[in-house]
Amino acid sequence: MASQVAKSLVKAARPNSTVKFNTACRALSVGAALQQKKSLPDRTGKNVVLVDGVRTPFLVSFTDYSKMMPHELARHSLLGLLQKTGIPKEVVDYIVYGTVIQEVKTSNIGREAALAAGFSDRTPAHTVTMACISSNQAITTGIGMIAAGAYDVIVAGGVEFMSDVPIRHSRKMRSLLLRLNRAKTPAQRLSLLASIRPDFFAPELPAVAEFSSGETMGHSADRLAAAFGASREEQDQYALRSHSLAHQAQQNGYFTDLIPVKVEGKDGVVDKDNGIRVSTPEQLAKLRPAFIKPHGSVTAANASFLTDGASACLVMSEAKAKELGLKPKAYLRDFTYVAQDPVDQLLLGPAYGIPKILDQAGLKLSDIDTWEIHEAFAGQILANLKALDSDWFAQTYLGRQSKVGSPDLDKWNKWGGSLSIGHPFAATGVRLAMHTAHRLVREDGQFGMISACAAGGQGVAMLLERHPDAKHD
Ligand SMILES: CC(=O)SCCNC(=O)CCNC(=O)[C@H](O)C(C)(C)COP(=O)(O)OP(=O)(O)OC[C@H]1O[C@@H](n2cnc3c(N)ncnc32)[C@H](O)[C@@H]1OP(=O)(O)O
Repeated sequence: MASQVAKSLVKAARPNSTVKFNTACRALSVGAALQQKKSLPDRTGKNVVLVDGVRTPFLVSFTDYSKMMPHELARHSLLGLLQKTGIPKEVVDYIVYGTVIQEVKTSNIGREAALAAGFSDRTPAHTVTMACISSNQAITTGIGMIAAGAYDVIVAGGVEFMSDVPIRHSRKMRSLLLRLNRAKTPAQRLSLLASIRPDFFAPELPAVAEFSSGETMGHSADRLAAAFGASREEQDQYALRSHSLAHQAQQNGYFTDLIPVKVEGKDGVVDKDNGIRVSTPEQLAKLRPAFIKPHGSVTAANASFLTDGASACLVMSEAKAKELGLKPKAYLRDFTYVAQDPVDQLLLGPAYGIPKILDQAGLKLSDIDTWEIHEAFAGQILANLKALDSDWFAQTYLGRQSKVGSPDLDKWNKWGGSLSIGHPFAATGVRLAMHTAHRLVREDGQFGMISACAAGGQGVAMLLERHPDAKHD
């Protein structure tokens, strides 16, 4: 079955679907001001708005944040948000926060971060997890709470901290230690200790892997790229595009969602993402495959890297924003989640989510002014683009008569993406939302599309609409 699907995907990728990236690094100037389209209807009865959002700089794991704890990083994002928006803590009704790899001591990290940031102990907070779309889930949970009339003001965010992840004892050792804890006599303890064997000491190292298939994300991305005929050269070109655009955006000062972080024991503050690295095609071509050796095409440079970072945003009803004198950046108009085969289509969330949300909102590809699509791997992005541009894929998997087509790449991840900026799993969703909102202002656009794939074979698509009060930071 699996190989049948893979064969089908190869077929889907063939006809006229080679994606050209040679225009990738064109000047960022936008043409004439976009014509205003009809506004999207409010689905919630509350006109939910994204007031603003922040993120800590995204750092390559094991660099400057490595001695911190994840809730401390999350705390910075909450404090940064309060400072940027100027709202008092008491105005926040509820905090929803995402994380993927949990620090066991702070499993409800939203609550721990809120307490550490000095929020009242009367402000409830919970933690959500949905792999790489966890902070999208935090935002949409907030939208649901506002729509239900339960709360007016929500903080949504996410944190990921790959510099320190739980490493477990082996199952045998865990079982022994738990039984040791319950032993009632010295003799029972001695007998348990005597049963220890060398293999008990082998630790269970964590892997960024899919539970149902046992495959790492990188391995799966490599298979997906092969199935869709995305060549190594195309992947490297896409990665270079991502790093080049992120570098330009960084130089131009567009990352106004960044808040500085003071790290104990370090001089100065961390105020920049540190994974952006513009290389050359020749250097990229030299790298060895990182996952499927020796013939795979995913390398360290065309994969997103392990990242530490946190983000937070302020979501509320438009009426509440007006009451508080805030100028929102965007309306959170629509969203959808999708789920598909976690083995052969693990990272195809956007190929499912984008057509679905366009149909749901009655929009066409050409209505979208900014695309912010999570880049897990260059090969995964190319596979999604090829799937979107395939009639066969649309008919076989989406139940549509025809493809939605190929998005305008001049509007696609123009400030780089997760490949270059970094991907702290649960913090990325808010980064996508803020880059969308900020790009809509800078590029004079109206509708922004966000989409991301996630472990578990799931995905999200969200539509933002620029708010009339939105201004440059
Ligand atoms: C839904 C989802 O989002 S799924 C995605 C989830 N995320 C993941 O699965 C994370 C995937 N990434 C990873 O696991 C890791 O980053 C890996 C395995 C790909 C690479 O890890 P490492 O081997 O530790 O990477 P490292 O930084 O050492 O780079 C390896 C080499 O590539 C080189 N390199 C890395 N990036 C670049 C670049 N942009 N340009 C040129 N060279 C580069 C490094 O310099 C290094 O070279 P060296 O060996 O000569 O020193």
